[in-house]
Amino acid sequence: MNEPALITARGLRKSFGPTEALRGVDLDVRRGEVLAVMGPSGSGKSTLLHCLAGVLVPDSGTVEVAGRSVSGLGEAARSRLRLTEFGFVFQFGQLLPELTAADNVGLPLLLNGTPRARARTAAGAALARLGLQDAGEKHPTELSGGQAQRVAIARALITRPKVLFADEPTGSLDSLAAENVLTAMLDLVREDGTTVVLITHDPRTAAYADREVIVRDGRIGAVVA
Ligand SMILES: Nc1ncnc2c1ncn2[C@@H]1O[C@H](COP(=O)(O)OP(=O)(O)OP(=O)(O)O)[C@@H](O)[C@H]1O
Repeated sequence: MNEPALITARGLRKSFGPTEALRGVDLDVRRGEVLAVMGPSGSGKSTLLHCLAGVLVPDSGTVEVAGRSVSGLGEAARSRLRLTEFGFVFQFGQLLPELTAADNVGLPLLLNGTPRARARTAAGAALARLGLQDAGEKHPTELSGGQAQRVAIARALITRPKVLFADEPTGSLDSLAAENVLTAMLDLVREDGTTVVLITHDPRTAAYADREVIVRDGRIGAVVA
């Protein structure tokens, strides 16, 4: 018998004013799967990711993660869920410039109530897993683009989230740096068994995923196994 999906979305619809960003999306994401979400600009990829991750509430339809409703929760409970169960990586501007790399990485643990010393030790270990053991005391402006994305990945994974939501995580990097950062990220998530929803425009990035879905006009247009 098939294992139930970790993420189950049914009938998702979301409009912004007159714009129908999602027009009835059904999607299952299996536990431990790396799913690439592709599709043209404006097709609804980020809106889908935000609905799956409890950042946005769909106008109708449901999202469940591990059998628990996400779409039915209030703002405070969704915020808590995002902090404890999910990790996020975006294309740009996600590190706090006034904090060192190590403090950026340890921040989710501090917000979870972890004591400062333990958060610092964990941040050092998380940076080391991404080959950044010497960068902990640097500030974001002192890091290359690829290093900054690795720091963001370390921060997203430090809570050992069930799901990593990544929106064009290597979209700001040149192709060599992008490939290095992507493979480093995927090595870690595969080691930890983390489920990944990865938005990308780049077919070479999508080729690293276990499966691809294509979003067109707010619907899932094609599934490539
Ligand atoms: N907060 C918002 N307010 C108004 N319109 C929005 C908002 N967010 C998204 N949209 C609109 O919804 C549609 C889908 O946007 P979305 O960002 O989900 O697409 P996308 O596929 O992720 O695009 P891109 O690849 O360019 O990031 C677009 O027409 C967009 O302009």
